[in-house]
Amino acid sequence: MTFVVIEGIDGSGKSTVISLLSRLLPRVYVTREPSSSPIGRLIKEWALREGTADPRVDALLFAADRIEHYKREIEPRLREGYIVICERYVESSIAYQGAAGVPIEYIKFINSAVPKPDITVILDVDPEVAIARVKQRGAAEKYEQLSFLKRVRGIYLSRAAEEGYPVLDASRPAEEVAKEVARLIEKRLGSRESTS
Ligand SMILES: Nc1ncnc2c1ncn2[C@@H]1O[C@H](COP(=O)(O)OP(=O)(O)OP(=O)(O)O)[C@@H](O)[C@H]1O
Ligand SMILES: Cc1cn([C@H]2C[C@H](O)[C@@H](COP(=O)(O)O)O2)c(=O)[nH]c1=O
Repeated sequence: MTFVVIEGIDGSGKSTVISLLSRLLPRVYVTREPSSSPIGRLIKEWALREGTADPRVDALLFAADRIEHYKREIEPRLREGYIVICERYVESSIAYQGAAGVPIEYIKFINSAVPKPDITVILDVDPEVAIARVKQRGAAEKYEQLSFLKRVRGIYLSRAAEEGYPVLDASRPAEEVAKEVARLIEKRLGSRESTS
C-alpha cells in the first residue's frame, strides 16, 4: 500500500498525468480533492463559486472534507493493497489558503488528523502557461488568476525545498511527466520490498 499525492497549480496537468499513470502502474486507485463527499460538493458548488466570508472558512472546509475523504475512502483502499493516487491533499491547502493569507501553522494544525502521504510530487509550470491551458476550459474558477497562482507556485516551491518533495517540469509532454512520476513510485515500491 502506497499513498501518492500529485500537487501543482491549476492547469499544471495533474488530472492528465494521473490518468496516464493509472495505465502505467498496476492496482491503482485514483481519487481527488475536493472529494465527492457532501462536504466536497459544498466546496465545489458554494465555496469555490460564490466565495466565503474569510479564507479560514475555505481552510476549514477543505480540512473537514480531507478527514472524511481519508477515513472513508483513502484508508480503506490502502488497506486493500492499492496504490492510492490522490490529486491534491494537505499541500494544496498550505499553498492556496496560505496564498490567501491563512497562517500556515493554522492550516497544518487543522490538517493534523490525517497522515502524510508516502510520496508527494509537485508538477511545476509557469502560471502563464497554466492559465493559457485552463482558459480553454471556459470561465476562470475562483483561484485561476495569474497573480494568485504566482503566489501559490512560490509556496509550493518553498514547501518542496523544505520537505524534499520532487518538483517535475510539467511544461513537457504529459506522457513524459507521467513516466517520470511512475519511475519515482516504482523506486519507492522497490526500496520498500528490499527492506521488508
Ligand atoms: N503537459 C501538457 N502539455 C500541454 N497541455 C497539457 C499538458 N497537461 C495538461 N494539458 C492540458 O491543460 C489543461 C489542464 O490540464 P489538467 O486538467 O490535467 O490540469 P490540472 O492540473 O488537473 O488542472 P486543475 O487543477 O485546474 O483541475 C487540459 O486542457 C489538458 O489537456
Ligand atoms: C484541495 C484544495 C483545493 N483547493 C483549490 C484548488 C483549485 O483551484 C480548486 C479545486 O479545483 P480543481 O481545479 O478541480 O483541482 O480548489 C484549495 O484551495 N485548497 C485545497 O485544499
